[in-house]
This record gives sequence, C-alpha cells and structure tokens, in this order.
Amino acid sequence: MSTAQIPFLKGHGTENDFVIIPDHEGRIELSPAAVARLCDRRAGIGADGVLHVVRSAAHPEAHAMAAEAEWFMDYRNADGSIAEMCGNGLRVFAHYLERAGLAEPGDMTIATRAGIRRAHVAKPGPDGEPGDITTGMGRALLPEGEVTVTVDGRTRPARNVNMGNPHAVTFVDDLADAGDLRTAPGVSPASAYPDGTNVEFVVDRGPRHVALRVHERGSGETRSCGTGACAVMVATARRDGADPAVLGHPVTYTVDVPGGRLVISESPDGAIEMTGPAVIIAEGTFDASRMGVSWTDAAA
Ligand SMILES: N[C@@H](CCC[C@H](N)C(=O)O)C(=O)O
Repeated sequence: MSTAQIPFLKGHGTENDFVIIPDHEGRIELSPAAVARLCDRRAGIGADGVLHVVRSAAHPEAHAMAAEAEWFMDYRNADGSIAEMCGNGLRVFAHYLERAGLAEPGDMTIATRAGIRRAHVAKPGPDGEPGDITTGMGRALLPEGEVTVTVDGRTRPARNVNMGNPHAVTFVDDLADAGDLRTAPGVSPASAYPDGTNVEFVVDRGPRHVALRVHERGSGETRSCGTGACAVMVATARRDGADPAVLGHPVTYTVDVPGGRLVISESPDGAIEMTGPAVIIAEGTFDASRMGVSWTDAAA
C-alpha cells in the first residue's frame, strides 16, 4: 500500500457490528492492540469485532482449506482476541464477498477457524434491500458436565454448547435478570471453559420462539450473537424434548436478539442452519498509523 490509508467497510448482522478489512493477499498485520483500537467506539471506528478478508491460500491458518473455500474469515473480537467462529460475521462476510464481486451470487463456501462453512445469499427484495442469508453452522457439541452461571449473586444451571466456539446457555424468567452485563457473568467450573466463554440468557416468547441477551467473550454485551443464537436453539430444543435426532425431522426455532431476529433449524443429522440479515452501511479508509495497523507490502 503506497499511502497510509487502508480501505475498510462497516457492516452488521442483527446489529452485531463489524469493521471489514479487505486484505486479499494477507499483507496487513492486525495486532490485538490495533484491533482493539479499530473497534473502540470513541477513538476508533467502533465495532463488536473485525472481519479480516484474506484469500485462504495466503493465510497460514487457512491454506489447507483453499481448495474448498477461496476466502478465509479471519475474525477478531473487539478486545483483539481471536475466536473460532462468528455466526453473524459469516453472513456479513458472505454479503461482502458477493457485493464486491469476489463470489458468485447465491451459494458460496467460506473458510473459518471452525472449518468450512456454507452460505446462501438470497436475491435482493423488490425494495433493493439485500436478501436474507442462510449459513450452515455445523453441528453443536454438548460437552458432559454441569455448568452454572452467576449474576448479581444468583447462580443458575446452564447448558454447555460448543458451536465451534464456547457458550453457556441459561434460562431466566426475565431478560433483566441478566443484570447490566458490564462485566462477564461468573461461569463455573472454569475448567469447562479453558478459553473463556460467551454467555446467553434466554426467555420463552411462545412455541419454538425464544429471546436472548448475550455477553460475548472478548466483546462484552452485544446486540446479537449468531453462534450464541444457535447454541440457544439447541439448548432450548433439548429442554423442550424436541431433539431432531429423536423426532426424525428438522426442528426450527425463532430466536429474537436485541438487534433483530434469527431463524435457526437443526436437522436429524445435527446440521444447523441459521437465516438472518446482513447489511453493509459504510465504506471508507482509515489512517493506518493512527490505528496502529502495519503491513508488509502492497496490499489488495
Ligand atoms: N458475535 C459472534 C461471535 C463472536 C465470537 C465470540 N465473541 C467468541 O469469542 O467466541 C457471532 O455472531 O457468533
């Protein structure tokens, strides 16, 4: 890159917002401090995380997936930490690839740290608004063992659900029971989550319809968490005796998040699909040195 200006876009999925940094050949160095600065809502652009768009072949964590997925979603949390997966980010990433002409409209594959994920981008509506995006979210793992979540001195049982990244899902009577979520809820035992966890608080809204609040590992309370919504769907279906593997047919839940609505289905073979919106709201450039971002050579 010949100037100190780096192109970026800003987007969100159900108001879980991201700075998108196209860096096709992987020349940009995103240190944790630089990511935290970019995500800072006062001194930076402001976001829950960064979607670093790199050709799989050009990234050491993704080159083994290059034959199956041309693009790697190198996702970072707002505090600069690295996470395995981001469900809302995946939809925004797919929308970006299609909008930028980097993927054919319709179906595409994307490499993530949790493996290859599929996305289907629906055609725009008559109003020109982007169509909803359906993503294959893989299968949930349900590690054995009791876990609990504590907020405001009250401890509740929780379900440990892994969607490529870790989640603790707990049911409450009222979403206000989650407290102010300015700090991470207590989760026990710590050994169940050696790398920390996302925590979801869930209330019932109706038949196969729930709502959540979430405290994300590395980002704090956000307006939505896609992997969290999938974890909630699975935990709720098990609680409701609606395990698709037992019923022999897919089970679908609507999951309301503070920033919108997601629809999540699980098939009898355990495959989970999530459908929701993705929007890109702005694009521009940022000053690399002010954000602490460096690069090795001419960038994409
Ligand atoms: N908001 C994301 C999840 C992002 C990663 C998470 N904070 C973690 O550290 O695991 C989503 O939509 O899934």
